[in-house]
Amino acid sequence: MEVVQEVLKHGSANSVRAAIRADKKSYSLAQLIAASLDVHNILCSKNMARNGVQDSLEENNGTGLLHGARVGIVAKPSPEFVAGVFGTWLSGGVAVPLALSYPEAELLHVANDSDISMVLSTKEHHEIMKNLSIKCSAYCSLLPSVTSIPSEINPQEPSSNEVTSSVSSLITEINSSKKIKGDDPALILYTSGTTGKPKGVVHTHKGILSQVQILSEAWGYQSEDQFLHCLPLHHVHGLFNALFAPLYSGSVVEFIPKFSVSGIWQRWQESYPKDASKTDEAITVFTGVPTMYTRLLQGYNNMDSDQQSASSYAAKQLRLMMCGSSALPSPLMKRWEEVTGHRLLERYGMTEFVMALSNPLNGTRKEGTVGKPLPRVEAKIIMEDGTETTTGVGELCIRSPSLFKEYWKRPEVTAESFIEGGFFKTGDTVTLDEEGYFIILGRTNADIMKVGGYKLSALEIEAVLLEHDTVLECAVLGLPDEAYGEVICAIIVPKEDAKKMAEQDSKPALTLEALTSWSKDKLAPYKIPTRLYLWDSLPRNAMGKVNKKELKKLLGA
Ligand SMILES: Nc1ncnc2c1ncn2[C@@H]1O[C@H](COP(=O)(O)OP(=O)(O)OP(=O)(O)O)[C@@H](O)[C@H]1O
Repeated sequence: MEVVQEVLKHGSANSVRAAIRADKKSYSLAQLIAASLDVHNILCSKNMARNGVQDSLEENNGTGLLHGARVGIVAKPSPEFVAGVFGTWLSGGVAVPLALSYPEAELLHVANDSDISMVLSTKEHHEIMKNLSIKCSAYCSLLPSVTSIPSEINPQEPSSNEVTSSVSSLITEINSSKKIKGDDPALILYTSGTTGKPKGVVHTHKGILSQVQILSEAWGYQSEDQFLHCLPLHHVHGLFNALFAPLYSGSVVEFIPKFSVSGIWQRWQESYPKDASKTDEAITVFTGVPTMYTRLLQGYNNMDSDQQSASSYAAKQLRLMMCGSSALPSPLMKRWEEVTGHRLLERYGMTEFVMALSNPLNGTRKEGTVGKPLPRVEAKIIMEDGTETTTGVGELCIRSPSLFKEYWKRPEVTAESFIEGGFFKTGDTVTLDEEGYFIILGRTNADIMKVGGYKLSALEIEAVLLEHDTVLECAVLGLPDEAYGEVICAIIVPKEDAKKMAEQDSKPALTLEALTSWSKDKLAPYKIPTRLYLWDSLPRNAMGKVNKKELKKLLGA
């Protein structure tokens, strides 16, 4: 709620300025707020309660609030999506962003698991969502379109002052009646399911506010910033780092419909033409996952030298470039810095607490690390025997004002996920370097391999293999073995030129023998992969992550 309130404040101060850009149109904060009010009216209308099939909506009882009813939101990254979330919050509902990429079975799992009462969707998804709503006994409505900033003022439209004051009085009324409390659920996000069936992670209004404040403070988000946004909105990276926190800080968010290598380079070049001018709509911040930076570099390699120099020049002008969601390989970080001058700011986060550790905005950004705890976040490492360590290896545990409230309808799992003092067990194995920077060794149950008595980090081995000239991408995992417990298997995607050369010579791009001999002075003998697969690509989810549990099943079979 406070995020909406803050957006409202920025909106009142500067109602005509764009807050969001999408599909070559601009949307002001006032327009966003007006659309949120429309969503609120849809959700809380009596008509809606009468037509609605769910108790929670009927319990509305004329209070104008949904009392925590779950509202599924289905829209591509757009102002309509934002208005859907804000309108749900203004109505006392809990927003559940639904992934556009999910197959129906997974959508149904999320919709049923979260007991969705209502689905709000844009036109392009409405037919599918109507069918889904019937199956999960929910009501379905269209998200109202948000009007864009017109070239001329339309007298029919309510003035921005009228709209902001309507929302302002609604918020004052809600606040004074204490109908929505900070501890109330506001958002349910589903985990990607790389470690089990997707679970609903419940975030509260208070937790969301804390997180956006932490990020704005740590990374210096400001109203002059303009974010280029190309991430999905059902994960914390796209939702908090690149949308809620920027809007809270009064920044502009420009959505590009789909990640496109040429689109991104072009957008940076348009922002900063080489004649040293800068457009009003110049992008200043970019945040992405490692695979995006890999692809952007591939695109860069394919440019002619003029294009390369224009691209490098433009990228250098941005204020900040960040990376996370999975490990950023050192060669990628180094090459990106050579090309753009940006030392990527790597940070670590998770659905359950959003962001917790980060390399600094000002200060040394150390490769292979995810930095230190963000403001007001506490982190400790707990070893297998339950004791804390500052020098050894163990499970990362996090306490933060942005910690989730619970796993939806899973009280036992929630209880098991915390240790004394309210620290959340991340399931990630970590250690500290000599300066207290955290190093992520990987998911304990997917990236930590047990090979002949050694516990090995797949991420550490991947980082080394990525230095090989032939290797474009790789995933290392442990496969069951009678003698050793597990053996190290590397799946490697060779670089295009290496593949072409190998095809010409009718040879594989890389052999296990060649990899072993190359690895000898880089890895201890027990860390060298003993199985090798050459693939054309790695299967990745919407956040660019490889599901190693699935890969193990596939290769084990
Ligand atoms: N900078 C980073 N370096 C290495 N790993 C990271 C980094 N940032 C995030 N991660 C990984 O991503 C995980 C959090 O992602 P998310 O919450 O989407 O969970 P998931 O593992 O993908 O899915 P699930 O919770 O369903 O298993 C972290 O626990 C960590 O393993």
